[in-house]
Amino acid sequence: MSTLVVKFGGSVLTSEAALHRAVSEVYRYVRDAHKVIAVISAFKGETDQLMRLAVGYTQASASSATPHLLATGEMKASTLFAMACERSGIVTRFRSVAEIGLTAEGDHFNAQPVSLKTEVLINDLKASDLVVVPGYVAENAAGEPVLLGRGGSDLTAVFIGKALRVAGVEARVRLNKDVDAVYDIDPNTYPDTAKPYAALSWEEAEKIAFPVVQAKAMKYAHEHGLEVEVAGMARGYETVLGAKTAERRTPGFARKIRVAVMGAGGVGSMFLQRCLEWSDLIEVDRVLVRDPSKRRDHPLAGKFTSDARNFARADVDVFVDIGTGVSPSAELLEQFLKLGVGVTSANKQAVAAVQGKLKDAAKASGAALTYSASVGGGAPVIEALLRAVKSHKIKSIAGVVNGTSNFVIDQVEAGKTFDAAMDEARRLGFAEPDSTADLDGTDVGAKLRLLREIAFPGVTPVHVEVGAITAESLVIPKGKGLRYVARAMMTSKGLEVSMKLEELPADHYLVGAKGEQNRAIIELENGDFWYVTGKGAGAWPTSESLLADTLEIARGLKG
Ligand SMILES: NC(=O)C1=CN([C@@H]2O[C@H](COP(=O)(O)OP(=O)(O)OC[C@H]3O[C@@H](n4cnc5c(N)ncnc54)[C@H](O)[C@@H]3O)[C@@H](O)[C@H]2O)C=CC1
Ligand SMILES: N[C@@H](CC=O)C(=O)O
Repeated sequence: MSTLVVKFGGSVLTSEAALHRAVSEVYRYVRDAHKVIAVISAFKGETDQLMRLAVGYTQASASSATPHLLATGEMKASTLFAMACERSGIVTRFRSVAEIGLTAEGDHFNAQPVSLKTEVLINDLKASDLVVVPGYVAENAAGEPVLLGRGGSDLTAVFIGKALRVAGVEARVRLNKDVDAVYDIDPNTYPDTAKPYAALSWEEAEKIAFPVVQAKAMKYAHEHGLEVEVAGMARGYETVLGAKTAERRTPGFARKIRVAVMGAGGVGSMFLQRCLEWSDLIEVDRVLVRDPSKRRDHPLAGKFTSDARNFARADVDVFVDIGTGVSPSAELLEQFLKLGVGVTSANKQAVAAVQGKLKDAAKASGAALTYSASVGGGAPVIEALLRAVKSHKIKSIAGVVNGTSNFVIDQVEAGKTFDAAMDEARRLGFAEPDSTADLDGTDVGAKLRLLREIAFPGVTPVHVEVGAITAESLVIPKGKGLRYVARAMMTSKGLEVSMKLEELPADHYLVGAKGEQNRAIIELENGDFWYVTGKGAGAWPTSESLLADTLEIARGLKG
């Protein structure tokens, strides 16, 4: 599995909203099956502010406390970043520099990294998809914090990347910047004339890229023959600093994408908020709601409409369906696809009801049909399955794919009443508008139809078993785990499908899905198993998934 060491520095961490954007960037790598180490620098301006504060106290004389104070900028941003990633459902491990044994020698303010316990990171990535570490800071032999020079988070990332490669890990280093590439001249000052590079040799980079990448980091990469990517957020291209000599490329993804959104409920409101955070790349053109008069104080109030009949028009790039029930979502999805507009949907009932028609419409127009959030919320179940069917035959798929019921099972096990647990799931925004759908197989049934159609296209099941969850059924056997499991398995009789409560060994992978988490096991005919995990319900993970689909359609990666 490929590992990405991704660095986010102050140039992109300009605010808490920008921190969420960095989460989305990591989310897209994780759903593409990369393991990620995120190196996080302080929020923009924070290190300067801390320095000014220190100078005010020390009157410019040296203090052994100053590196400790400066290190708090990275500690704050990196810990918050780890929490934000967990909130979006990414299985995350935070590590301090002491825990990863990142040591450095030399000046307390301009030290050179010398060693790292790569085994800690490698082990963490077996259990987690993401490890978050603070950049810029290391420890010296005496255990004191030392700093790697201004812009030193670049060096942290490059050093970790090189150490992982030495340990045999296939690692890439990607430095995320507020520019989308290295240009011949500053694109912020000369937007019309600056030309981006696709590649630069290390020697050229040391002359051209130094305002973007820390000089020490570039020198270190050059000395150790390590390629470094410089990229902007959400972009599908980069400048590679490495062995290749200067190579220009045409800029891409310059135009803002326009989206039409249906639904501004729990998930829809969060998605709209996320679009506002991405306002440099995404413009919300219109939002279909039941009653626009209820939304007068929303920042996008002028864009709300209840006119479903004139909603499908070809003047947008993506239609984002976050509505409920089959109609009018199903009709709108088909209309937009026929018009050549890419779509993404969280509405599993609508997509499952008309998936054949939607596929035909997408095929005819060439527009992208995506619905990652419809199954697993933020857990990339659909992505994994689509990857699997590209090169394998599927034997079975089994999963916990309803967050509400899984949350309720765990709450009941912890001593809550069934009704109190359901109320809590509704309050947290996990449940369907009619929450019986989360308990009687309606929600899971639609999700399983979508998964089946990818794993076993066109195959009609020979047997379908549907069980419901009731207060009485939640008797959790001692030493075992209880999970509502969706299964589709190709047997000698044909395709057998079930969705019901199952008693499983306590250490079973599906029992490890906690609370609103979703998990899936994809069994290949060659005997291999693929595992997927993430948060199956909630506005944060679900809107993360919708955003990832939207940006992928915009990048032309789907369609
Ligand atoms: N809540 C979650 O964690 C997840 C939800 N989903 C799916 O996302 C969709 C939205 O879920 P929530 O935001 O939780 O539900 P919600 O009930 O909070 O929001 C649904 C919104 O759609 C609007 N809507 C429904 N029919 C409409 C129509 N004809 N015209 C205009 N607006 C209409 C409703 O007024 C409401 O604002 C559902 O299909 C759900 O199954 C998918 C994954 C996770
Ligand atoms: N109600 C659903 C929401 C996601 O699809 C669930 O709880 O899983």
